[in-house]
Amino acid sequence: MKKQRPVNLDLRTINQPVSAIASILHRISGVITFIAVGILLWLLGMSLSSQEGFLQASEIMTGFFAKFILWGILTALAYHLCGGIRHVLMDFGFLEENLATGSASAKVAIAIAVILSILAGVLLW
Ligand code: HEM
Repeated sequence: MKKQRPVNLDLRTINQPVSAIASILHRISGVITFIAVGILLWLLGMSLSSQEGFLQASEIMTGFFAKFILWGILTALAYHLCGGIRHVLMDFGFLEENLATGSASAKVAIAIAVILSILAGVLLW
């Protein structure tokens, strides 16, 4: 066996196809959504604890940093939902499993998520 085989494990130098980027984003957005569940439940618990708790939760959510975090959560959720629906459509055979359809559906999922993210920003600010 050749000792010096062409091996390239440096992901930064590999030109990733859009479907690979969509897949990585789906995993990242899933992890962010998972962490977000904890943050949102904590906030919900505080807001339901008492009148003071509700005012405290409202006060927290008026800050720019808190709104930015919430915007990030909504963006991750929007992408995870779009990517998830793409996966479900592929799994049920509604989308062909070839390179052209995979690339096109990945672009559509990313584009819809970007639009939803902008809408979330408009809603928050
Ligand atoms: C609280 C809400 C959710 C959380 C925390 C969550 C989290 C995750 C995580 C961590 C993964 C694993 C990603 C990976 O290993 O690559 C995943 C996969 C997946 N999620 Fe979600 N998810 C949520 C909601 C949803 C929703 C609403 C959909 C509906 C469209 C969805 C569809 C999927 C699909 C289809 C996969 C599998 C993707 C694959 O096969 O690579 N998820 N989710």
